[in-house]
Amino acid sequence: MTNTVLLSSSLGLSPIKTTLTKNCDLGIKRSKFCCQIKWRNEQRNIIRAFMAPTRNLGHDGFPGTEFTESSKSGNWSKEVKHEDDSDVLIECRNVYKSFGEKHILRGVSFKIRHGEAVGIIGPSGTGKSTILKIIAGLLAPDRGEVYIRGRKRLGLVGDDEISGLRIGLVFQSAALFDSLTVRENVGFLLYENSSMSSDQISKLVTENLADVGLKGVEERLPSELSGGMKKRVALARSIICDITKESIEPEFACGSLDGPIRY
Ligand SMILES: Nc1ncnc2c1ncn2[C@@H]1O[C@H](COP(=O)(O)OP(=O)(O)OP(=O)(O)O)[C@@H](O)[C@H]1O
Repeated sequence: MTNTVLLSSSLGLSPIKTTLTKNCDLGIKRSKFCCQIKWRNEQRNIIRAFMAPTRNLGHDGFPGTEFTESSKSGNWSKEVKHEDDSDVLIECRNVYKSFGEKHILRGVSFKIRHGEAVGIIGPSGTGKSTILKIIAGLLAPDRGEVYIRGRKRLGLVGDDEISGLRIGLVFQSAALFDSLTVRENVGFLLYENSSMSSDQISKLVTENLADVGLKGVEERLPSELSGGMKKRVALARSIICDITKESIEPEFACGSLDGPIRY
């Protein structure tokens, strides 16, 4: 089961609906102040959003993104006051990241709780993917910390090693292996690192593809798919661990095959 959903999206010229459905291939509806994600027949509101300022990071002198929290009135759920932090899955605490002279993130702090669907929203280049990569352990922050279920993340280590929480990423570019079929792409982790039979993996691959709305494409190569289909395949690959966690060798279970995101 998907516990928490974290999405990143550019705002601006493209409406959220377009950007998110293109990037994530989740069924997303947007009304004036409300985003919804339909995921495995479960309808969820994006209940909180972290907004980056509407300035272009590529310009010199940009001071870096802090991601202020937006909880607009209207259909956005009001922020609930939490009595304790026992349900916090992910916490970014005062995270800084620069690439050379470019200061991308400047003191980003937020908490994501169990069951939440959270959007990270901002113009292109403001560091949305960067913070997601830091959360997933693909990048190290220059300063600050990321905590997964209360335990500090120290670089790229297996999810099981720090928390047992699996983090799946779907990159914007899908990042499929061009020479492998859809079946081999989706089942990659299992073919390489599990004790499951080919038939079992094949069945799981078909089920996961059906979950993202794809049928009968198992033997196709990525070059034979549309852009949206590639994203769905990447999503299927990132969620296959959901139902197979007992079958994967722990040292290979970091799960981040690919960037928006599902936790
Ligand atoms: N590895 C890197 N080396 C140098 N610069 C980088 C690197 N990764 C990201 N950047 C720069 O950091 C800035 C933020 O990039 P990031 O991908 O996080 O933006 P984003 O908000 O996700 O953008 P988009 O909405 O266009 O995907 C950009 O200016 C980008 O060029």
